[in-house]
Amino acid sequence: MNNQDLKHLKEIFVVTAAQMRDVESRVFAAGMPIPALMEKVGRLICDRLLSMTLKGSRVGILAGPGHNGGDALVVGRELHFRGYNVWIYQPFGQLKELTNQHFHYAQSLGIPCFSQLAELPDCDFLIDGLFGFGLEREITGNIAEAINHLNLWNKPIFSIDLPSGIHTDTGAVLGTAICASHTFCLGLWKQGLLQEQAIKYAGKTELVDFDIPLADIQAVLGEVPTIKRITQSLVINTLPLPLSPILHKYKSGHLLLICGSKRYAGGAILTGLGARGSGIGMLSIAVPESIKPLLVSHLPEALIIGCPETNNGAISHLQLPGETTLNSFTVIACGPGLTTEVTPIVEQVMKSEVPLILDADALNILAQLGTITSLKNRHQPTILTPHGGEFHRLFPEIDITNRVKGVQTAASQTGAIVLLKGARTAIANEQGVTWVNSESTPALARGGSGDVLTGLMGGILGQVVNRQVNMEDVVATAVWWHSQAGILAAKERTELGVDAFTLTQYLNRVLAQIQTDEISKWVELNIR
Ligand SMILES: NC(=O)C1=CN([C@@H]2O[C@H](COP(=O)(O)OP(=O)(O)OC[C@H]3O[C@@H](n4cnc5c(N)ncnc54)[C@H](O)[C@@H]3O)[C@@H](O)[C@H]2O)[C@H](O)CC1
Ligand SMILES: [K+]
Repeated sequence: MNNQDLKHLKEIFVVTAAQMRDVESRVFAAGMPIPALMEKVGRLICDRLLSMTLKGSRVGILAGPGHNGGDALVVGRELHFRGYNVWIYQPFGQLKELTNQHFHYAQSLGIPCFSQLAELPDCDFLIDGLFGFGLEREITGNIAEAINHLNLWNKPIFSIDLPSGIHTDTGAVLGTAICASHTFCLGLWKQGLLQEQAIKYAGKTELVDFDIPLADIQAVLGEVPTIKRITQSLVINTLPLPLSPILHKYKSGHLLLICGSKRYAGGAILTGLGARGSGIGMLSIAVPESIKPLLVSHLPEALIIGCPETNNGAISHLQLPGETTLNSFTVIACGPGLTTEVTPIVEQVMKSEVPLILDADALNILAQLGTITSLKNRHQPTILTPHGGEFHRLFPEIDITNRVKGVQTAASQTGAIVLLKGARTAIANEQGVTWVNSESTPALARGGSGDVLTGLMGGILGQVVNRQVNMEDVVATAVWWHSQAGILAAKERTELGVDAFTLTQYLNRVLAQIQTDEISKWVELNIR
């Protein structure tokens, strides 16, 4: 594996504090000296800082008692040698030995050190090395006060490894926490940084790779890690590209969407447009008869199936054309805009023998039915895509403070692939294998964006279902594609310019943006 591939692979792994300690112990046991590693990490951070356009030359180093503090002191020393005005705030009576050595050396160089925050001069930016993955209890007393005070300074704060105060595994705030503008996560992604509660503290996050051997990572996390961060390199082989040169439209999947009502016609259009963005070969959309003309005008390429409707304009029962049955389709996605009147339809699709995505109202109906564990009886995969509220209705007893644990529990109870939508969408399968999406945008927190995801996911699934792919990888691919479209649209149009319809127009642009070398890699891997 070349260096670039190894770097990409490392972006996928996610660790807890205990796992990071195990990985680190292996590296040290193999002979890497601890001081050498600290020096290396400190210099990598320093180089990264120097590569950024930093405003001002007055730097405050916040040094804690452990090795996170040691890292910060190395960064401070290096910035001092590069002409920055460095000041150190170090309020602890006792330091770990190595950290203590760096502290004394910094003092010997004439770098001013202060134990009281009030003495620390005004700085242009701060380096936070108070606590890393060794934080084990709530921060209290003068340290908590100092953190609260520093947060009010409104200066850029660069946190080393984690924002001090954030729990490495759960992302919870232990007492109080630094509000970083940027976090340099060291070596491997810490689970806490991928939890929603940490987002507003971590700022922009990036991984600083310090060359941990892959064998040590895999010895602790396994060859295929249980928790994976969704990255482009993880999903690239699941995208429906390249198309086979001898493709026939019926070989490219036939997706059935069951969605919409007179009241929520827009949901059906957006789901259809999401599916269109996936490039699916054949698309059928079952809607109430009265909104069929509307759907035809938006999606002329789709086969719109007008169904008998209730007095309120919801589908009363499915009326598929000719000999067609639910099992004639490659995939079914059911839910957006249906209303909660369509209980028999949800019961019917659950009995189908094809992969099934249940979203929105289909989830609410499932919650009302109280038969969620019956999903285990399905012979084909089921994917549930709730947001927080729908998740709570489906699984009232599962706590999602730790969202990773929450989806894992839900998936193991139902046998379904559960996708919990949010700023850090988490996906788990029955075996507990979990994906977290860490690149997203608040621009997607907008009505209709979920409908687009459902259509897109159905469309991808329809095309790749016959390939040797894991269903869960397909779900992760849809989430990645959807959020990348949101990011791209927000970049060009601001976060306010990403309505759900606009989002559908950016789906294809995400693919077009992927580097040419990646495309040639697909070709290599996908010629079949
Ligand atoms: N992972 C690696 O390979 C590398 C890690 N480095 C850095 O080291 C830290 C982890 O260092 P460690 O010394 O284990 O922990 P911390 O620096 O986070 O601090 C532990 C220190 O703090 C005390 N403590 C814990 N909680 C509290 C509290 N609430 N209040 C006061 N004091 C507290 C605890 O007793 C310890 O003394 C990692 O994050 C990296 O930044 C490397 O340098 C490079 C390799
Ligand atoms: K820190």
